[in-house]
Amino acid sequence: MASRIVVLISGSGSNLQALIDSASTSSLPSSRIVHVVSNRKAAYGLTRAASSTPPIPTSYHGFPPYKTSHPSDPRAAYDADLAKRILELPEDQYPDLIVCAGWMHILSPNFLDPISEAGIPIINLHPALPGAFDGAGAIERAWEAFSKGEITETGVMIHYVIKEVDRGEPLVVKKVEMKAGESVEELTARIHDIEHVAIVEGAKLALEKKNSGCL
Ligand SMILES: Nc1nc2c(c(=O)[nH]1)N[C@@H](CN(C=O)c1ccc(C(=O)N[C@@H](CCC(=O)O)C(=O)O)cc1)CN2
Ligand SMILES: NCC(=O)N[C@@H]1O[C@H](COP(=O)([O-])[O-])[C@@H](O)[C@H]1O
Repeated sequence: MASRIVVLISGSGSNLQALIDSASTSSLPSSRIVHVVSNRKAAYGLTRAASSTPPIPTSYHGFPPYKTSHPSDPRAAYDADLAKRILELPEDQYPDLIVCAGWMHILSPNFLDPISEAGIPIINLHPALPGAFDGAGAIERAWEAFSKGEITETGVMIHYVIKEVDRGEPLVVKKVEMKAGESVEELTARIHDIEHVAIVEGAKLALEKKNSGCL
């Protein structure tokens, strides 16, 4: 039985595409991308999923309505509903693994706890080394730090998702050399290429660990 992967996205979905292209190959054996959730309606990753063969089911789970429907704690309500949406997927879309692939939303315990209780690991792609540049804009911040002589390298990691943002146990860490005179766009392009390899390696490792009982 193929392992089922649900992918959370917010943007272009190039990392999602890497997962789609690798599923059920030797890079990511016996796996299927079974559902894609985006928090942004215009995310091109939704198009990538719908254009796949066969099409991958998608959901749009937007945050703005929660600011009015749950003004006291919109994030808690949003996250609880996101967990419910995933845990209530039909059997053939129910995840063995959740991958955050450019998912630009901090997940609260209202999401993390029910998913953990269901025994579903969550991993995240982060374009930095462990403990460096946590949060959004990591590539740009690393480029700035290099330009000030504060660092000589950056990286890409795939890590388990815990409450503390980008502080979960790393699964894959790839160092990226920084080059004098390189633009932030050039560095970003190099990092994106590395991300596309790392995210497939990370998904494969996470599934291997889960299936061997080492979640
Ligand atoms: N609880 C966790 N949630 C998330 C993690 C994590 O490790 N633990 N990883 C992030 C991914 N991420 C960096 O890798 C990241 C993404 C977004 C943000 C952020 O500040 N988001 C803002 C909204 C920004 C926007 O909408 O443009 C927010 O959520 O308020 C930080 C880190 C995924 N979530
Ligand atoms: N904190 C997480 C983070 O910053 N992720 C960034 O989002 C992009 C998503 O690209 P994609 O939508 O083309 O996969 C990734 O390239 C990654 O650098």
